[in-house]
Amino acid sequence: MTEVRDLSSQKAAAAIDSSCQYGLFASSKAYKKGDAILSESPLIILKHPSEPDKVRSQFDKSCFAAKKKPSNDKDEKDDNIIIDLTLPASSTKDLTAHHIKKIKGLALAAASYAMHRPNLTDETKEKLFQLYHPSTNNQGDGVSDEEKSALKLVNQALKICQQIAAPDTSLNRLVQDAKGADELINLLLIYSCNAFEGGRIYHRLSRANHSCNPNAIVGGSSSGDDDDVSVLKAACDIAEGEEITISYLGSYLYAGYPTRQRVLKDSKYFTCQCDRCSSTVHSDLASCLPCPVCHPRTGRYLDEDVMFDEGDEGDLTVSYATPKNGMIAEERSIECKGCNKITSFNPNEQSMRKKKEAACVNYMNKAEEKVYDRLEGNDSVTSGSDGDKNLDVEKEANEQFYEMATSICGAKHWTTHFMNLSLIEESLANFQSTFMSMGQNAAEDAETMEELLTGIAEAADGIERAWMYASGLNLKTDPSQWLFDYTVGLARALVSLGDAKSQQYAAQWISKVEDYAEAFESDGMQKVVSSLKNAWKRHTSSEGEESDKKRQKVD
Ligand SMILES: C[S@@+](CC[C@H](N)C(=O)[O-])C[C@H]1O[C@@H](n2cnc3c(N)ncnc32)[C@H](O)[C@@H]1O
Repeated sequence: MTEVRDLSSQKAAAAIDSSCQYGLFASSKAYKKGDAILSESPLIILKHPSEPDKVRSQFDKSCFAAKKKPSNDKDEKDDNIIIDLTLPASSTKDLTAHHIKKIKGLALAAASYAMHRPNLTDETKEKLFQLYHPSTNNQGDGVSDEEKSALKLVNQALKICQQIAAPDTSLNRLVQDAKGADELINLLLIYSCNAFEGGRIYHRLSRANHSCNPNAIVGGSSSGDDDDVSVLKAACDIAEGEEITISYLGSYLYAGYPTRQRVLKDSKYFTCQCDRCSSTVHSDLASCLPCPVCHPRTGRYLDEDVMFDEGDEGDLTVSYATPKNGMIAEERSIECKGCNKITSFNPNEQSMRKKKEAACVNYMNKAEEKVYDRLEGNDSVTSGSDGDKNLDVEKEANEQFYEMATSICGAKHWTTHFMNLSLIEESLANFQSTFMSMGQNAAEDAETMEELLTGIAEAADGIERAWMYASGLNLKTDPSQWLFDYTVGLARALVSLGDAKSQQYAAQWISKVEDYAEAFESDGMQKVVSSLKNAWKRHTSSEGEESDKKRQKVD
């Protein structure tokens, strides 16, 4: 899967033999954490023309013809075209909702390509079609099941495009022609395996392999002036000749093995073979759970102390068990260093104790799947028609999933931290509007302020735990990559409380992400970080007194 290529040589990077599966960059020199390795603009952006009016109308006309539904909705331009796109019922009757969503995404990428195609230079096209993609003509033994499913989806998308492309549009001309259809199939496979966020495909960045312990990060340009320039930066010191890898997982980089594999199979059509996944020597630290053998659980549930405490401090001694890497969820055995026992899920276990242990492993696996489905919106939580009610239903569901994760998997398992962070995100998002709405009624304000302060304290506690969890995974990337937004959000809330003590506390939080911001965030974000850090220094006596008074009402 890897090929060592000299990044400093344009010639080497361009001289690519399209018959082999290229690996990725290996550095031709050593890099220090934060060094820029490569900056690149995309070859093409297969946009989903959701927002910008102009692109969207161009897109409608050039591909599906403008068949706008009559609407009085002034926000219609913000509708997502993926949702609007109607596929013929006959072609989707055997497909799941998930596959329909994927096929719509492919149909839109096809339409976007058809629209851009006349303006692409031969050189751009050549570079684009050199990128790795599963072969279309050899679907035999050498091809993985994931790649076969990618090809199947792409073929389904092509057939659907042939049915829905409006006459005399660029998409229709492309799909009705045999050569054009072949070109599109290859393009969609390339898109499936190589596109970054927003449908951006790069000549060189798209060749970076994935690792669940990557040594590089792709971000925007530091000035933030050019949205389309992406920069590959060293996430840690990288030795000369080392392969440069990135993560395709987003925040799921911090999830356990089965979930990471599921995301990669589903979104990028491969089984990950990185060191973190294939090593059976190391344990899956993202899935530590109190040992089902030596922890006195009641059935599948944990007692409260273990649910919410780390277990390393004070009187509470809990042995944690960790699953081995490189096993699918149902086959994972978990090992406890405390009692030296190995537990696995075996539905045929006879003894009561073994049955109980097996149930724990089984419940942990199920909890992982359920949390992933909740986070991805694939679960059965239904929303009513009333907007506020929907939010309440969502919030309640998130709270229930958080309870489930803490009580089944415990304080050191990824599911607990992910669910807690989604509750924290919601509470920080509501903070500003609630805070601003105060000032009408003193008694109500006091109550609201108390709730806000409790919310902030809970958020600080949850984010602190997530930091401990992420640091404990010992990945090469800084945990700030995952926790930056939460940490900045918390600091913002603390600063808006206005009193010097809260602002000083905000500065302590910000110091956790300061180095990361300097190395990886845009100039604009660095300014935000430094102003949050220095807010308490600017705290003038008059502003301070006022806010201190506001707080004193509840203290
Ligand atoms: C964007 S391309 C990366 C470059 C590609 N390896 C090449 O040869 O040009 C993504 C494809 O690389 C392969 N790949 C990347 N990371 C991998 C990993 N950790 N384990 C297995 N295959 C991987 C998969 O075939 C995946 O579909």
